[in-house]
Amino acid sequence: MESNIVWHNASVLTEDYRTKNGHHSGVIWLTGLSGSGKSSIANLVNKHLYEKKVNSYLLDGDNVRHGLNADLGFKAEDRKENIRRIGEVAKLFAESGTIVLTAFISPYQEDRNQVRNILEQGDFLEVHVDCPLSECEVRDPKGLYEKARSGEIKGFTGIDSPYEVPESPEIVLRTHEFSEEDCAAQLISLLENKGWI
Ligand SMILES: Nc1ncnc2c1ncn2[C@@H]1O[C@H](COP(=O)(O)OS(=O)(=O)O)[C@@H](OP(=O)(O)O)[C@H]1O
Ligand SMILES: Nc1ncnc2c1ncn2[C@@H]1O[C@H](COP(=O)(O)OP(=O)(O)O)[C@@H](O)[C@H]1O
Repeated sequence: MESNIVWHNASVLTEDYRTKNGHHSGVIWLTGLSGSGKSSIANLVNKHLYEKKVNSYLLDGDNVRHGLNADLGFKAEDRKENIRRIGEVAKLFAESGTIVLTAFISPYQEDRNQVRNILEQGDFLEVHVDCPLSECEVRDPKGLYEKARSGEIKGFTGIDSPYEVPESPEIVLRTHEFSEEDCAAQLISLLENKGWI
């Protein structure tokens, strides 16, 4: 696309924000089936970071699909655009020195890779929130699997729309084997081991 946009060199750099904040910044990308536990874990980790005075923020369906992406549905191309926009927003947060958590199904590996590729190497952590479909269906926190099984909702992830299991995530959280608190602690340990906090 032709463009007459001129980029300005920033006078405050990402490294300056990081130095001021005293911690690294980047994107913690949780991906998994509906009901796998993305929101629950992301909220616990975000609370922990907040209490440690780390600059963090959580992007999830509540603040994105009702606002920025209110025009998008659940067809493959809509999901792709959903993830692309969220990736761009997450990148801005990371550049501002924030650790941003995202909690979206993000079912396609290509779309997740695209977000990884717009970030600096090492600034994107793919977190597979892993839970068998059968267990997600038992949990059914929003009653959506029941509607998907009865045909009331079409194209539901895991039922009649695909979920591509992450090929090489930085971490896998097995939410049918460990508690929410244990899974959050596993993710926090990863942040510590990587020197993010
Ligand atoms: N067809 C279909 N498939 C999957 N999910 C559906 C669908 N329709 C509505 N919902 C509800 O929307 C939540 C998923 O939105 P996401 O933005 O995370 O989806 S995606 O990343 O664009 O695939 C998902 O919530 P989570 O439970 O937070 O994952 C559902 O509550
Ligand atoms: N280890 C676990 N991690 C996360 N959630 C869990 C775990 N075990 C049980 N749950 C329950 O599973 C449900 C997951 O819902 P939610 O966090 O909204 O998932 P998602 O955001 O992936 O749709 C919650 O009711 C939560 O209490």
